[in-house]
Amino acid sequence: MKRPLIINFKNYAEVSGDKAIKLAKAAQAVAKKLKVEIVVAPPQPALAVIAKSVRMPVISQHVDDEKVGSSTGYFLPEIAKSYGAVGSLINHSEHRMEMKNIANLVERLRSLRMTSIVCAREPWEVMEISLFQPDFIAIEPPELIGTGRAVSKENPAIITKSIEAAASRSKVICGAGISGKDDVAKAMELGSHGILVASGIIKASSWPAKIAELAAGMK
Ligand SMILES: O=C[C@H](O)COP(=O)(O)O
Repeated sequence: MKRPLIINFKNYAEVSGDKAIKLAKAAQAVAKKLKVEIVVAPPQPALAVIAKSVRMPVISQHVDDEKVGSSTGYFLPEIAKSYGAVGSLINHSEHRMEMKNIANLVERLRSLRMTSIVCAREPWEVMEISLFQPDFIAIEPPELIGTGRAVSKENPAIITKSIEAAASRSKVICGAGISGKDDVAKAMELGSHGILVASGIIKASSWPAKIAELAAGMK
């Protein structure tokens, strides 16, 4: 993964059932047409079917730092990989973890050759997390998530400060409120290595059109 546009489906009703496959296929078509690296993070129960339905990177929205074997209900990197996931988000603002679990999971994903994308709320967290050297750190101010007010415009300094805090140990991407081409372009201009987006796409009236719009901003 180099400069990904990551679409997190979260658990929005709009992507329940087969609609998740429809969204993944729309993303795949845009990725192919515009030659942009689009990555999808479907709801956990749809991960396997989506990994089988598309030829694009599919990642998990979360993994747990629990053992392979008797760990009922947890979702593990090893099992996610066996279903076709090539990486995982960790510590999303809506699914926070302890630092020690983040450290273990980054190492575990590394040893499985899976991409780790760890979310952070503040530049100081970016600094702490970067010491574990995940592939990516996604800076997301929680107050902007799902608002349609883009981090790149509302708080550009949090992106530049996070890039500085990561000190090249990890690539920094950003998300929260991204919903237009300009929001993406501004983030990339500020030095972001990619975008993490959910509602701006999921809630759009046309998925293909909105994905194409945001993908165009990556160029
Ligand atoms: O994982 C995605 C982020 O939380 C951003 O969500 P949003 O695009 O709905 O603001």
